[in-house]
Amino acid sequence: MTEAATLFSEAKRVIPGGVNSPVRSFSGVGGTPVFIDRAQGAYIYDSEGKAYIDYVGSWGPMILGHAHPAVIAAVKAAAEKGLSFGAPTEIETRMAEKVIELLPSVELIRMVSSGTEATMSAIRLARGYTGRDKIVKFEGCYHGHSDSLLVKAGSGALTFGVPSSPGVPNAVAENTITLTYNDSEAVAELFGQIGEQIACIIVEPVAGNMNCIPPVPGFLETLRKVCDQYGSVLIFDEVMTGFRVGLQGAQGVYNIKPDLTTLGKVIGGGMPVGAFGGSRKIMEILAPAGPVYQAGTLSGNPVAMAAGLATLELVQQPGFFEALGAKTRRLTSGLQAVADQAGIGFTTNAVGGMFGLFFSAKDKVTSFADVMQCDQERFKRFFHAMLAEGVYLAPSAFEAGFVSAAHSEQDLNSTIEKAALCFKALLKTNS
Ligand SMILES: N[C@H](C=O)CCC(=O)O
Repeated sequence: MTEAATLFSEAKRVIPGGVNSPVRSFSGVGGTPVFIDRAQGAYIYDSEGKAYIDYVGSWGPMILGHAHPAVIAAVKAAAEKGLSFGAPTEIETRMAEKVIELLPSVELIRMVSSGTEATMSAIRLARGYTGRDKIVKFEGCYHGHSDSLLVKAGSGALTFGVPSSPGVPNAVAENTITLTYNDSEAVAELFGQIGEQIACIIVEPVAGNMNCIPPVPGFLETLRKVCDQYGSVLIFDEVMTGFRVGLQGAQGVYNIKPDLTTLGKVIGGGMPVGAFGGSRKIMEILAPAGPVYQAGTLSGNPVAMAAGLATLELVQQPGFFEALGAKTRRLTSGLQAVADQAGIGFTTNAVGGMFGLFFSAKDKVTSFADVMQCDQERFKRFFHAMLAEGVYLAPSAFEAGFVSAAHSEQDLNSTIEKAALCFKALLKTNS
């Protein structure tokens, strides 16, 4: 038995499925998950000391790479002053000021402890603000695991074949209307029928939980237009894309201003953090200023704020996102070239520091249906071949990949060389 197999069987005795979040279990690709001992820069190291070039980055937060010295120093300094007070601290205000400085759509912001809390709170706020119950989301998008949002969801829910989870009451699910991502006509048609009943649209402006699907031209514009027309709230779930695809997130890249934005991942620098913010007139109805209740014992935790603030100060340095985007494109174009040489049907998407890999006969993958038509078996074999070569990709064909500032030219080239070997091996095994 390998050390990972031993650790996994021990974990399964005391943790459901052996993991604290389903996508970590490798059930989407088969086999035993890698157990991580430590990480540094672009590399993670498993329990047996094997190094992997990491393109998961803790599912997005590690944009600077692992254990960045400035982030670790900020965490140490904050921890020495105490771990949590349940009372206001100055650093919460500094964090709020930083996000407001960088995201023009955000006038007020509240910190929470996870992306799930952020989206669930934003939905409640939109419902409280509009006095309406119905919400619109898109199939394959994932906004955390709260009841209203676990309907035709992406990420682990899709990987495990339970996009609409048991345990979500019908009475809750029936207020969630699910449309097709990138289908502007369906959005306009629905709003034409019942627009005045819809509290909000929540969308990943670049979908990152059904692999990585950028919005087609006109899609986000349509969402903005119908929300304006029918008095609904437009929520951009930028938990993944915020400070990841650009300094102003996807809203900056596509130049669309949402009413509310949810954040997480990068703004915590690797610590458990979420946030939701937006226009003053909506945010002001939150308790204690207004009637919509929302709270959290560890919200705005000082150690997490320190990690997040240190991270944001580094990503706002001039040229950061240009360099990150160039690295991501170097990776995807390199992978495409070696796949083409091997004669493998393969295509990629990339936005900022986020990317998607698809074993597809199509040149472009732009929809949930396209993703579902990809060759999942081939992905699984590629995943395991790359893992054996020392490259850690997301263990699911329905998750985006992430490049960090710590990935060097050599890391990217080495990944492409290893992929060339793995693509050839795929053909040899004739799958
Ligand atoms: N796609 C998910 C979040 O972004 C993956 C992380 C998880 O569910 O554990």
